[in-house]
Amino acid sequence: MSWLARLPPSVTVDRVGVAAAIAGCVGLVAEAQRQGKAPMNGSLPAKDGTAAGRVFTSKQCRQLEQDGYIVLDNFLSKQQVQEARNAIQTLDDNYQFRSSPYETFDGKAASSRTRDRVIINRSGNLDMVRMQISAFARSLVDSDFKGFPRDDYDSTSLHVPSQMQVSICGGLETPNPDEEESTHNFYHKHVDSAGAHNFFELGVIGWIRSQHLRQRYLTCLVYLNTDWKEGDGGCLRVFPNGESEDSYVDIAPLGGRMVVLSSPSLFHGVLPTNAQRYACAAWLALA
Ligand SMILES: O=C(O)CCC(=O)C(=O)O
Ligand SMILES: [Fe+2]
Repeated sequence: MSWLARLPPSVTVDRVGVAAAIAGCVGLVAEAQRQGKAPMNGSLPAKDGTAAGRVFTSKQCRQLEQDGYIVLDNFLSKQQVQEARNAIQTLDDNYQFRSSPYETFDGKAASSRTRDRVIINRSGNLDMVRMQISAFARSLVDSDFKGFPRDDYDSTSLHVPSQMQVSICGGLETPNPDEEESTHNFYHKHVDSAGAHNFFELGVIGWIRSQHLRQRYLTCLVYLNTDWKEGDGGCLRVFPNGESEDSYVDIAPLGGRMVVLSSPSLFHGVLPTNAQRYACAAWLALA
């Protein structure tokens, strides 16, 4: 008699079901990876002694652990900011952020969408920003950062996905009020893994597709706004006391500055922006 036949019928059925479910999930994860939706391997570069690769100090570690965020100025040099900004401008000129212009009744070119965010893979000078963030991740792994209270941080599984988000926010004369809020000139208060934890709402496929959101551990926001002035608005507002709005800190999106924050727990948003606001975002994932 085979081992299968010796099992009680109900157990056999369960095992077959579980095996089928696992096979299905493996297939869906492979599909998600193929589409670039799941984070890639996270090989981190060796310590290289550059500004971004320098060791994350113990003081900075304690600050990030306690506050849930940290501001690192001069993360990028002036030249790197300019190069990355030019690269974003080129993406914009090629309509990566909006559909092609159409003629309005007065003959002017208009676009059907306001500028927004776009996820990119490898892209010249923008990949340089991602590499700098990878170097920062290396420095974090080499430091004595212990993670946030009540989480299960494990430095050996921290990695940098191959993708990065770039955004141009605001600066248009007439933002389209019919568009989703993210295409306006601000972002509502949120956490970066929002909406990815409700299995019953997402369903099996939605759950698998949103795996990369659940893996987000640290959000790295790098700003490329040279000559940013107070009246330009667009500050990142962080809420260190959970969802409570009693206290907040506004952080100007100054060129070369990087803000690192806890993706699953630190609420943040972007205040209305009056000038074009350039930013890159990459998520360090735990997987
Ligand atoms: O651009 C920023 O400062 C923040 C963007 C953000 O919060 C997000 O994309 O999730
Ligand atoms: Fe965010």
